Amino acid sequence: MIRAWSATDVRAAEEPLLAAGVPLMERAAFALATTVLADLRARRRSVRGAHVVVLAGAGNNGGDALHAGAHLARRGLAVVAVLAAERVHDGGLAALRAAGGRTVDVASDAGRVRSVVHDVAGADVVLDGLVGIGACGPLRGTGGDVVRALVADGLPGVPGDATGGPADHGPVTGRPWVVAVDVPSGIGVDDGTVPGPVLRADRTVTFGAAKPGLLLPPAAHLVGDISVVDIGLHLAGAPAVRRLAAEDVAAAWPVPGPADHKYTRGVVGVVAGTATYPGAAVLATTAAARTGAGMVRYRGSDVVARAVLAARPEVVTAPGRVQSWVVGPGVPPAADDADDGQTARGRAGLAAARGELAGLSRGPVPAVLDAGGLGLVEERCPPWFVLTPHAGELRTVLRRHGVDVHRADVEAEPLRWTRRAHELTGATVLLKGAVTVVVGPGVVYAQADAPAWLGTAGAGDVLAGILGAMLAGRAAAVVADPALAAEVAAAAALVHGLAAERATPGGPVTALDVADAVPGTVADLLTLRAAP
Ligand SMILES: NC(=O)C1=CN([C@@H]2O[C@H](COP(=O)(O)OP(=O)(O)OC[C@H]3O[C@@H](n4cnc5c(N)ncnc54)[C@H](O)[C@@H]3O)[C@@H](O)[C@H]2O)[C@@H](O)CC1
Ligand SMILES: Nc1ncnc2c1ncn2[C@@H]1O[C@H](COP(=O)(O)OP(=O)(O)O)[C@@H](O)[C@H]1O
Ligand SMILES: [K+]
Repeated sequence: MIRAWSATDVRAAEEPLLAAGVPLMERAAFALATTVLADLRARRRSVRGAHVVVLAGAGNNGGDALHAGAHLARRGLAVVAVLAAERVHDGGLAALRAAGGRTVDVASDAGRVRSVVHDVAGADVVLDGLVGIGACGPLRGTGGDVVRALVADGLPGVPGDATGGPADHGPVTGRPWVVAVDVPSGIGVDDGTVPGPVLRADRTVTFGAAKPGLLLPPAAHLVGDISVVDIGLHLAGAPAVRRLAAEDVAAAWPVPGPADHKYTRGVVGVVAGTATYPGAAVLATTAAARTGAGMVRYRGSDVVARAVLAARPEVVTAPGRVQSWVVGPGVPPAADDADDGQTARGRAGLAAARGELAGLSRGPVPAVLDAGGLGLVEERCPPWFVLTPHAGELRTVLRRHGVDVHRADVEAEPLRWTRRAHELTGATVLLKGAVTVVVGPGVVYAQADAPAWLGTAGAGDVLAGILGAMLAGRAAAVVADPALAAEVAAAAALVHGLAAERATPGGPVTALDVADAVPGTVADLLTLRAAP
C-alpha cells in the first residue's frame, strides 16, 4: 500500500528532526541524485558527460535540487542550474558552484527563458525543483514562465493557460527524462488539483512519505513512477490518502476452505438491465459470477432474465437470501414505462440491504448503487452502501442535494466533490475515472490500475458486478466496520483494472473480455499471498 500524508503532517514530522540537527536535506538530495544516476544508467551506457538541467525555485525544494545537482556534477555530469527566483537556497547554490555546476539566472533576466528552453532540449535529465510542499496556488513568476515555455516547446505537461491541452502520455524519445523533486512543481500537494502550469515527470522522488496529490487525479497523471525516500520521518496518525497494492488485495481475498459453501461465500442480488439495455444485466451478473460469488440471483423481467441465463446458466432468478445487492446498471434514472419494474425491484433490494425487509435478508447487507440506482438515494445511506458514479453522474447526485456543480468541476477537483457526496449521502462513494477515487468514513483511496482502453461502454457494469461479489464475500464485516466498504471498493477497482490489463492485447478491450479475465486475475493475485 502507498500511504500519503498531507504537507502539514510531513512538516510536523520534520520539525523535531530539524530541531535536533538531523541533515534531512542532505539525505533527500543524496537519494535524489542516486535515483537520477540509476535512471540514467538504465537509459545510456555512461553517465559521465550526461547533461542535467536543474530548475531551482526559492525554497528548500530548490535546495534539494541544487544539492542533488552538486552530487551529479561531482560524478562528472554537466550540470546547469536555472535560478528561477531572485534568491535561491544559499547552501545548495554554493555546493553546486563548488562542484563545477554552471548557473543561468532567469529571475533577473526573463530574456534568458529562451536559452533555458535550448539547454533543456539538449539535456538528458531535468530536475524540477521549482516548488515542493510549500507551493500555494498555481505556479507563478519566473518558474511558471519557464514551465510554460518548456511545454510550448514540446515537453509533456500542462501549459496552464487557455491553450491548455491534456498531458502527453507518449513514449520518451528524444526528450529529457524529467524527475520531479518531492512533487511536480505546481500541483495541489494535498488535493491533487492542477491549478496552473506543471511539467509532467517521468519519475517523482518524494521525501519522507508520498503526498496526497501524487495519488489523486488529475495531478496523478503528471507524476510518473513514484519513489518514496525514507529520510527518517515518523508519521503518526492515519494517512490522508491510500493506494492499495496487489499484495494488499491478495492478503484480504476470501479464499474458500473445506467448510465453505455458496451461502458462506456470498449471494449477490443483481437488479440490472431492462429490455432496452439487457446487456448491462449480462455484464453485471457475469462479472459477479466470475469474481467468485457463491451465487448470483438476478432480479428483472423475464425477457432480460432469458438473456442472462443464456449467457450464465448458473444464475438463479428466484427470490431468496442475498448478502449484497447490486442495483442500477442499465436501469433508467427514473421509474417509467421503460424501466420494466426495475425501479421497484431496486427499492426492494435496497430496503432489504438496510435490513428493513426481514423476509428477504437476515439483517443489513452491503449494496452497490450504480447508474439508475443512484437515483434511488433519497434518504441518508449507511456506509455499507457504495455509490459508483462517473463524473457526470456524481454531478447529478450532488445537484439532487442542492449543490450546483458542473462535470468539469468534478473533473478538476475529484476528491473535493467525492468527499462532498459522501458527506451529503452518508454512503461510501467511488468516483470512476482513469484514477478511481473512493471516499468512506475517515478514509480516502485513489487507485490507478487500469489501462485507458478500459474506458468503454459496459466497463462500469462489470465493476458493479465485481464489487457486488467482493462485498458479498465479506458482508458481515463490511456492515460492522464503517471504513471497510471503501477498502473493498478500492480493491474492486484494482481487480477491475488488472483484469482489463490482462484482457487488453495492448489494444482495445470489450467489457465482457474484462469480466472474463477476472478469474485469471484473481488466481494471479493469490500467488502473491505470503505462505502461511
Ligand atoms: N525542511 C527541510 O530541511 C526539508 C525540506 N525538504 C524539501 O523542502 C520542500 C519544502 O520547502 P519549503 O517549505 O521551502 O517550500 P518550497 O520550496 O516548496 O516552496 C516555497 C517557496 O516557493 C514559493 N512559492 C510558493 N508557492 C508558489 C507558487 N505557486 N509559484 C511560485 N512560487 C511559489 C514561496 O514563495 C517560497 O519561496 C519540500 O518539498 C522538500 O523538497 C526536504 O528536503 C526534506 C527536508
Ligand atoms: N481513461 C481511463 N483509464 C482507465 N480506466 C478508465 C478510463 N476511463 C474510464 N475508465 C474506467 O472504465 C469504467 C467505465 O465505467 P462507466 O463510465 O460507468 O461506463 P458504462 O456505464 O458504459 O459501464 C470505469 O470503471 C472507469 O473507472
Ligand atoms: K518540485
